[in-house]
Amino acid sequence: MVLCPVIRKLLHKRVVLASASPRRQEILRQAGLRFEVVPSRFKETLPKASFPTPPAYAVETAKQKALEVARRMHQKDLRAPDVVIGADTIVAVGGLILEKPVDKQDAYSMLSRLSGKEHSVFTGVAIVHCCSRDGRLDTDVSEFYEETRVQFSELSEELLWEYIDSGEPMDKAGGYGIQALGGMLVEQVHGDFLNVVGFPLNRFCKKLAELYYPSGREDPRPAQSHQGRGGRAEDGGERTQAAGPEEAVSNRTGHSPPPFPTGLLELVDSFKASKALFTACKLKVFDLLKDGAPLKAVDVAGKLGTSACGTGRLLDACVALGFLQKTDRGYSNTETANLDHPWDLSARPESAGRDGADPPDGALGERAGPPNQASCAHSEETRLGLLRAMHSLAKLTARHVATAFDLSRFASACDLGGCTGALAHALAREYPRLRVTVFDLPEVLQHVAGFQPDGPRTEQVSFLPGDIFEDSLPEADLYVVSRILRDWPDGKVHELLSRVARACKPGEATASTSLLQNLIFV
Ligand SMILES: Cc1cn([C@H]2C[C@H](O)[C@@H](COP(=O)(O)OP(=O)(O)OP(=O)(O)O)O2)c(=O)[nH]c1=O
Repeated sequence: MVLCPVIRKLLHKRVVLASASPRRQEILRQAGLRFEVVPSRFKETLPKASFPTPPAYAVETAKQKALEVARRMHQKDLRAPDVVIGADTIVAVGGLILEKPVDKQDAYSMLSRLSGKEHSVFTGVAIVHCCSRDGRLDTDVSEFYEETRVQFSELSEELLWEYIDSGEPMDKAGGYGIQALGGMLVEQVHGDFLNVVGFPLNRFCKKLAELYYPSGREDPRPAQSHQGRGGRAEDGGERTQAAGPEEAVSNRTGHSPPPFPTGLLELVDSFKASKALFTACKLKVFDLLKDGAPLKAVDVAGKLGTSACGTGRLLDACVALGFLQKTDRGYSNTETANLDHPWDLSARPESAGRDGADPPDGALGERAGPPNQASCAHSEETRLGLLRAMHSLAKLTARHVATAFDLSRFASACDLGGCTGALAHALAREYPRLRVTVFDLPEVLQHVAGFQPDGPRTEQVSFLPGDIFEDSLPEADLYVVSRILRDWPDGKVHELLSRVARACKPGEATASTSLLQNLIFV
């Protein structure tokens, strides 16, 4: 859903975000904007002293980031996108501009400067409308900035170093991330929170409204009528050329161009994106870059024994996908890549293929077909690869699943086909009085020991071998059916759910509602 009509205005344009920042991508994606990500290669080295104010520096940097991408894309295809968005976030304290720290010592000096004081976070934004004519690129830049004031608590040395050692400060202006652990350092915020995180969404929408609705009149028509009537001539000539490049293009050609097929291209490109991710996982790129200093492509290639040119391309693809970030010092992992679990995702497709078995269809690492059949067809090594992949995926979402429902009234749960117990352990962590039984095939359970976490809650989870279609289901107040129903045809799903329904305790509610209350599907 796209709430903001101005964002809707951009849906039919080819929009590029000239930023590798995962936060910016997230904010704009959640606002419903559809865009490609092409991180800017503009070096953030403008002479700060030559700018009258810190925000002037941020705006100019944002503009140069966007223009670099527009020019590069135009040069490559002789066709620039319709709109390129660039942004730059800085922290300003006592007239000093703080960008991303270069190392831990730099993060320390930034954070100790911010301790106990108020500072300003400025994000400069440039919206560059592009038009390629006769092989020439015309650009029309609109820019603005937003200020948010942030008050920090007094930070002890111990807290400072603990925070720095978490690794969070390194890719963030001022050396902190208000949206994560860094939120603990903040006493008060005056202004737009998203501006601190990297993108002032509210001002951005206002700016778009200024550009697209200069008379102050918001477009009252629903999105359908925009598309159906084929363009902006519908605006009845009320707008002048100042109404923005969209109208200018429309007037020139007499008809609006067909909508950019973003959705279709996303589908086509998603294959390439996952292929890049798998390849990087398989080569252990993220393991190599974890917790270490940034590495240049040539050094990564040297360590992996791969070609420098191909490695450079792979690393750039990972930057565009938000898994790596690139600075002058080289490539390093983003927060997403540093999550310590997802990289076994690559295990499944390769190993299944090697066995000659059909690669499981369905999403990454999910069990394809009934587990007993699938697992019989695979060798031990392949099965272990599958388990790793399933474990990795389950861990990514387990906590979110466990907290999506209030399960505190249940004393026992049974995770049917619960595999390595990733979800079971998340449930145990969230609900200290819940005992969880993982019910899965013996050949699956014989491998699970290596996947168990250490910690006090592990005794809440137990494993019971059995076949969910053949054996009696363990008694439980709650049955969890996660990521397995899609593996079977309707008849089998019906059979399994009927078995679960028979096993469910009626409880205080009627039989039908108690089934709903006692079964979660994920
Ligand atoms: C202050 C603060 C900054 N940040 C981030 C936002 C930006 O991503 C980053 C500032 O660096 P930027 O140079 O603005 O952006 P970037 O290097 O991440 O991406 P690109 O240059 O490709 O656009 O700091 C937070 O995530 N949280 C915070 O609390």
